Amino acid sequence: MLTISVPATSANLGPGFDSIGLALDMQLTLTVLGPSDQWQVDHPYGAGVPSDARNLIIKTALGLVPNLTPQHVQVTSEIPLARGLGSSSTAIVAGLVLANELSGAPFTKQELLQKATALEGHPDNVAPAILGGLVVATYADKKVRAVSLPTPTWAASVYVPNEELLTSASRQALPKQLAYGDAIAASSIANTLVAALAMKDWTLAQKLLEQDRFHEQYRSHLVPALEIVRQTAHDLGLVGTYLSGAGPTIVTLGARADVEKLQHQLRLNSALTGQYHLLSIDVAGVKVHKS
Ligand SMILES: Nc1ncnc2c1ncn2[C@@H]1O[C@H](COP(=O)(O)OP(=O)(O)O)[C@@H](O)[C@H]1O
Ligand SMILES: N[C@@H](CCOP(=O)(O)O)C(=O)O
Repeated sequence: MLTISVPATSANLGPGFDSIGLALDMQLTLTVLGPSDQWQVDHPYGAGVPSDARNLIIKTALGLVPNLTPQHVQVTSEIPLARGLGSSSTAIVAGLVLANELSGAPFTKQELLQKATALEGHPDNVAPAILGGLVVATYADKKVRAVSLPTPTWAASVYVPNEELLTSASRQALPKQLAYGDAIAASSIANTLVAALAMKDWTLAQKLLEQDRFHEQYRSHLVPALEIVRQTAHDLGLVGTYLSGAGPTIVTLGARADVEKLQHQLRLNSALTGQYHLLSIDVAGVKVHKS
């Protein structure tokens, strides 16, 4: 039996728009049950998500290797759709790895990363989903270059609002251009965040997670909970809150005891009726198990 598991990912980490992402220990697991007349996907997402060859996982697999024998597959996942935890990337990575495994593994991890990024359009979810941990990546000139950084000593407080927000819709809220001075300020903050993460200066990194100038200000009207969570953390003396991916999920990174304290406080707020998770960082990335 073939089993593939892919972690959720939290992209951007504030200023690292479209280029920094962190894998979190919340998994999509795909099990191949065996050959079938037609592709069949048993999944927990309801009628809105196709259960046949139109399913994103299978479409992606067939896009890589068109002549695969149809299979009956089972998908289990705790990763909510369209909430900023990289569900589409988990589906794309699962599909690519499924096709690779069913066809004798002709593709390298780097080739799969290149394909996954081309499909997703940006590397900040697919790169940590494939490689695990904390990854900085660029997709300039359609070539992915990804660098894994040391794994932070953090846990993640994850607050998932009830409302879906498609990444495509959230990207429409972004400006088409940034003034030159603003772009310099925004990239200097992002560069310094990467340096702090590389040097394991977690305290400075936590401050910089909140200094984004690329996207949060344009999306905050779509996610009113961002300011509530951030302010609650500040009231406890904690920094490190950002909009996860395109939102609406809000992540706070910090020492486990601190993010536990934050979640306890957030749960007391009747305005925050969404779901809560306390997650560790996933260091492995996509995993394949054959038995
Ligand atoms: N496991 C899955 N199987 C099929 N389709 C999926 C799966 N996960 C995500 N998708 C598709 O991706 C969409 C969400 O993608 P996106 O808007 O990028 O949000 P997210 O932030 O969760 O990645 C879903 O509405 C669905 O169409
Ligand atoms: N950099 C992208 C990340 C989207 O992540 P997702 O988890 O919301 O799909 C963006 O901010 O648009």
